[in-house]
Amino acid sequence: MASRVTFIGAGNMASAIIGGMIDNGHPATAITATSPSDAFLAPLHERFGIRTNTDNAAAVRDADVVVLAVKPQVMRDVCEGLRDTLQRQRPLVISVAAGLTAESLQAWLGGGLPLVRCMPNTPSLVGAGAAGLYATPEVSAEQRTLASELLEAVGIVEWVEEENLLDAVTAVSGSAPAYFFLMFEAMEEAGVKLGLPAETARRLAIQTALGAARMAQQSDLTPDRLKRNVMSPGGTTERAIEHLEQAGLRGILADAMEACAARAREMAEELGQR
Ligand SMILES: NC(=O)C1=CN([C@@H]2O[C@H](COP(=O)(O)OP(=O)(O)OC[C@H]3O[C@@H](n4cnc5c(N)ncnc54)[C@H](O)[C@@H]3O)[C@@H](O)[C@H]2O)C=CC1
Ligand SMILES: O=C(O)[C@@H]1CCC=N1
Repeated sequence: MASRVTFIGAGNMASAIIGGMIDNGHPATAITATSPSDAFLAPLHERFGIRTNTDNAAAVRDADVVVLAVKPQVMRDVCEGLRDTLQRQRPLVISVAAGLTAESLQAWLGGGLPLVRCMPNTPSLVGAGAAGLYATPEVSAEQRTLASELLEAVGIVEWVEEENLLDAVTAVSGSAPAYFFLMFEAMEEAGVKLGLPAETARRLAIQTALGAARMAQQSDLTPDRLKRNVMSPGGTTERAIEHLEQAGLRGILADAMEACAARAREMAEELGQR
């Protein structure tokens, strides 16, 4: 029987994972999502046919897995509201919140629960997610497998054995879809400046990113080799790449990713156990 999964929070990240799970064959009746307002829940029920509930504690009562998918700022209240039910029920708890440490989450939940911290990303919606997972010592081998299966239904999974590496995962994949969306915007704008209709530039840029990602995934060649295969000596690509390197693209990305990870650490301190 499919595991019963309850999502606390029905926003961008929860709906991306739910959409991916449904596409992958997880029965809609085994998925519940909660939110204080029906405004978030009605579209999810209509789109996916899942169960919905505005009462968090009632929604976790028969769950095998509870995914905490609310904003970090409201996580403490949500956990404290679920504490008694979860301590009785003892399902596998998966938090997808950026920053918040297992120590804080366990303190708010009453301690000792099997808890996985997960950093997913929104391409889970189309089955192309990338998630980093960290298990606390309370998580059994079976529950680790259950967490892997749940996230593998919507993309790839990488386990990290040190919790603080999840901040690096946030920089490399959790936040990273937004870096690529920014690239699409910028390439479309530049394509328009070069004379293309906006729609044409957008479609070409997005398809090219998809093609490059698929090639990099399927090829034995390194990204550097694949890049060089596009660069004819004295040609157009060489000129563009020289420009990107001289303008410091690598350093800009490294700084942005360091800022991303630093913000995750900062959020853990701002919002953590008090
Ligand atoms: N959006 C993204 O790309 C990613 C988000 N995350 C994490 O996912 C979590 C959720 O982020 P988003 O989905 O983007 O936020 P969102 O704002 O789209 O969704 C949050 C949801 O929580 C609900 N909510 C608020 N208070 C609640 C309560 N007391 N009980 C139940 N539900 C409540 C809201 O109604 C909403 O449905 C955050 O902790 C974030 O760090 C992690 C990876 C990627
Ligand atoms: O921006 C954020 O804080 C969340 C976490 C990773 C992606 N979105």
